[in-house]
Amino acid sequence: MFQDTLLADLAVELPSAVRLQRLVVTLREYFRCGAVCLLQLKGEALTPVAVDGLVHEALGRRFVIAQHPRLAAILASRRTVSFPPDSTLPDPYDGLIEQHPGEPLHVHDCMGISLHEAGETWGVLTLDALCPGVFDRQAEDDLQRFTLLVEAAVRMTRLEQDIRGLRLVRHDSETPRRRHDDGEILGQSMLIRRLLEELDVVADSELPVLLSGETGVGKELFARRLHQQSPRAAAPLVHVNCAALPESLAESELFGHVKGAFSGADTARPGRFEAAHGGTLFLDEIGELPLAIQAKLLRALQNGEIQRLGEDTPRRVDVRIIAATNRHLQDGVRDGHFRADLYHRLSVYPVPIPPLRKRGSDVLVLAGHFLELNRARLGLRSLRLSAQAEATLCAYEWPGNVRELEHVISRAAIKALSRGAARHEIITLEAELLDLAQAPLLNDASSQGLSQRLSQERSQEPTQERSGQDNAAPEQHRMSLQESVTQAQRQAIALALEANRGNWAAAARHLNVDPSNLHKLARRLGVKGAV
Ligand SMILES: Nc1ncnc2c1ncn2[C@@H]1O[C@H](COP(=O)(O)OP(=O)(O)OP(=O)(O)O)[C@@H](O)[C@H]1O
Repeated sequence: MFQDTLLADLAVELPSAVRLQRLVVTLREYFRCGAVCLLQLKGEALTPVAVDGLVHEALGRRFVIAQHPRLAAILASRRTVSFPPDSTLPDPYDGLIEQHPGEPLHVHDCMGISLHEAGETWGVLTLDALCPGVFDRQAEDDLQRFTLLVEAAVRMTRLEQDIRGLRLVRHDSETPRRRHDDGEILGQSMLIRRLLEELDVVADSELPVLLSGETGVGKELFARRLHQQSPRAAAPLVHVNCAALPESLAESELFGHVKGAFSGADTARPGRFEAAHGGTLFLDEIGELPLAIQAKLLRALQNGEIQRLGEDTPRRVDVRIIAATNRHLQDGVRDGHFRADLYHRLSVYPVPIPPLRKRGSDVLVLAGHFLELNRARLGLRSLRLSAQAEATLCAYEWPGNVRELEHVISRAAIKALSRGAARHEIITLEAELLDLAQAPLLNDASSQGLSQRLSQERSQEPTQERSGQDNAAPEQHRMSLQESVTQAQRQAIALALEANRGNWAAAARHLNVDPSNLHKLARRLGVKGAV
């Protein structure tokens, strides 16, 4: 039955994320265990690519092998590696099991196996059972046998990706480009997946790209990705922050100068355009560029030539431009701060980057990433979010986007330590540590409710995002502190009930509250009977 399902899946065309997700769900059913995780080796770390039975934010974690001896042991062997219930090696999923979030994985069975593809180590598959004795000799042998099918599914997804890569470079004889992973863009939402696909197509062209979006949405990260996926990847990517260029120095910074061009110009110096020759020039905060420099930039773009300050002969440069802005450049054009001709030249391919509040549960995936970074940086055993903290993160408006989330998690981790949390215990960040209670939250209509959003995304059904309504500006209103707390409480309860299939006692355990208090609170909030 199990092999039949896997073999049937191998025969049909499926998006890779769906293929691998179905694989882990099928494995979890077969082995009747608490969690299954498929992790891909990327550099020094293992990246979860499909999980079943772990909390959602686990997808954003990156497990550095040197910090996780169980994963290192699995990687080092070609056979099933089992860890007995009394193993003293720390478990990478401590506190991340969906059925018992925040609880240490004390007595449990764990096994895993390394996976190989095209003669190289591809990653690992791990299985955790919450009771000891589930993984017997037979289970170990089964896992060993099934590895061939798992590796075949992995190979299918690799082939599908390669075919996509070949389509992108079909006009020349290059082999598919190597994907770099520094500055990985995290996110599972349809909005981000579609955006990345679009970026990979436009990366291949020579078109100038204008990235726009609120502060902290990741414009620099997207610019780097565009460059890395472009035929210019081996040449430099030169970053210029236009807001930090004083008008008096902007021209020589961009175009260079000859010796003696101005007082202090003791030697000739090439500018950023020449430094980016053959590669990409990333003009960040382009809206801040002084008008006088805009005219010179326009000439450089029109003619493909620049002139060093103090030099008569122009120099040819071969540079692709990516510009970024967190303002509406058209407003600048309207009020005379930005040249219309330059705007049209830069915005040949405009790419709006969605704010974090429109990316559904990506906020949890990103939170997982920042939790793991802080866990490693602070030398902690495990760092995770309480259910209420998750709900609070999902309900918050994020005016500072991903950068703000990064800071919120780092601050909360340090606060937890300063309040006496022990490094060797599982540290659960509660909602109040996130310091968001007084900040604006999305209202119910636009945040949809966390549990509804999570289940929409999991079921792969058309979401609001896909239906295109995401472009409408979310309706927001300022909530009082009391309203914000009430909303976060409602969402936490709904989430806990969903995670525990409507079982109130289990939901109370999940939320770490007394069951009778949970009933009372739910009645007061009007949740009881409504969910
Ligand atoms: N999807 C993402 N995955 C992982 N990290 C992200 C993502 N988006 C943003 N970040 C991180 O968030 C931080 C802010 O991103 P970045 O500096 O690229 O934003 P920005 O849009 O350029 O902001 P600004 O307009 O203020 O310059 C960085 O640390 C970046 O690595």
